[in-house]
Amino acid sequence: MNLADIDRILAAAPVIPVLVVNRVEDALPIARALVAGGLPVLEVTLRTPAALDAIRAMKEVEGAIVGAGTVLNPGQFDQAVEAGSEFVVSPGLTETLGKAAQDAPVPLLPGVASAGDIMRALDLGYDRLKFFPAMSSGGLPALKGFAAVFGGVRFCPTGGITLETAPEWLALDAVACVGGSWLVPAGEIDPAQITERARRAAALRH
Ligand SMILES: O=C(O)C(=O)C[C@H](O)[C@H](O)COP(=O)(O)O
Repeated sequence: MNLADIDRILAAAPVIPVLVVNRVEDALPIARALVAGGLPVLEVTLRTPAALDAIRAMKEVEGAIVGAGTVLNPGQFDQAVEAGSEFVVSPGLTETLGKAAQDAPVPLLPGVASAGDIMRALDLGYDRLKFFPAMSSGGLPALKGFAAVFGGVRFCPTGGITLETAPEWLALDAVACVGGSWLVPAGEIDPAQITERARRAAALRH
């Protein structure tokens, strides 16, 4: 794992859009609209059959840093890397996934929701972590508790965060950036609206 890589990615924007791409033809317009609005880091969840092709398509967009989300096991990790993902995000962390990703060419941002999860992540060599699902796992008070105990760890909280609540997370030193699906809601793709939402998110303090 290359820590410099994951830090560069987490520092590239205050918000990582978490994307569910249902039709591969939507991939380019979504990526262009987000990058145009100032959000270059894109997390494409492997929750749809179109996801891997969407990653391949989005990589064509200049300035985009495209990664895979909802990666659950080493097989999916390898598929994500083969599709050209520059980073991989998992909702939780297993020993098999953590070990498989240790020597991989791209960084893994594993999910944690408890102190025990964080300790297991640290044992496996990961200290850049997704706090997921952030709101229902205790929200800001929980993250403040983790930050007090795990000094060197940086988090990307995701799950239940909105444009309105993102600033209070981003104000914490332990928070590198936040993730959210609000940038591209389910339904019709409207590039102008996506760019406008991205602009507002990109303007948040980082
Ligand atoms: O699949 C994953 O790995 C996820 O990250 C799950 C959710 O898509 C995000 O947690 C976004 O959550 P919301 O912004 O609350 O919609």
